[in-house]
Amino acid sequence: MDSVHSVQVIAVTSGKGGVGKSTVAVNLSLALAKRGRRVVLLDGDLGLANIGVLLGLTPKYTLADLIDGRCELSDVLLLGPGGMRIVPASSGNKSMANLSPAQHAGLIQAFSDMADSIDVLVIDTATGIGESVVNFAQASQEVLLVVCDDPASLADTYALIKLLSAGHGIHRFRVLVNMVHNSDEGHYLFTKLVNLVNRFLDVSLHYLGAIPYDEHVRSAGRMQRAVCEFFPRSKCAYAFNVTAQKVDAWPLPSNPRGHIEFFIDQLVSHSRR
Ligand SMILES: Nc1ncnc2c1ncn2[C@@H]1O[C@H](COP(=O)(O)OP(=O)(O)OP(=O)(O)O)[C@@H](O)[C@H]1O
Repeated sequence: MDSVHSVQVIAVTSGKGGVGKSTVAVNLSLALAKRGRRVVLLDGDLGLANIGVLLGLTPKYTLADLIDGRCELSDVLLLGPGGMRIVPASSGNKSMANLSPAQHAGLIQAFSDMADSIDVLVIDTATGIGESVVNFAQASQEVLLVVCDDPASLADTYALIKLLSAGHGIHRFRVLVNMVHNSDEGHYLFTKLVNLVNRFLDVSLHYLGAIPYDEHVRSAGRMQRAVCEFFPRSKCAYAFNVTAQKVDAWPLPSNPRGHIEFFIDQLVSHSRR
């Protein structure tokens, strides 16, 4: 473990599909990049190649090619808007469970070599309570839950929190409410979630904020662009900038948990269990 540079690792996840998890991962990354952070966005949505589609990028290589030694990390990285870099992981981290010691070491070394050029690693995980979501959440410093005003979203978020806390020792979560129609809705929904969770689970939830429902997100999506890039003056882009400002103020871990090698190491070992 060579690097001493701390990297903020944020797993963006959600209990239910369609709540805007990938939209949040992409636009939060872009808003952080615009603030001068060196951001890498890892597409952890197994098999879907979500980020590439959202941003109209066609990856030549994925993380699987790196693991199998077919390319270098620099070949895998795609340059996205605002200078952020993207790691497409379309064939999934399933193969991480079966890495040989040499592949394991090679992966850590590959990320370690570029650790000094990353400030924030954002992971767009899969949706729900799958194994890969648990692995990414366990290896990250921050778990950001995206929820929206839909009973199924709240119920599935509760199930995810229960799984991650009771089964995997994660007790702190950040919550971002997406697609709100007024400024009170975010707080209202967050309070609802807190009331639900506090009755049965020993966790702390922290309100990060709310992103308004905004047709610009869909218009940008149809053009395979991020709303913060294509409509930088939209209310949604404004909300992402405010959110990024708050994320920027989160404390950086100074212990080994803050090192990128630690993240990869944790990811690989959790995947093996
Ligand atoms: N704030 C918003 N306002 C309006 N539309 C939004 C907003 N956020 C996301 N959307 C739209 O909702 C849809 C689902 O978004 P997205 O693909 O980001 O969700 P997801 O949770 O990642 O879904 P999945 O789990 O299926 O990958 C997309 O059409 C997207 O454009």
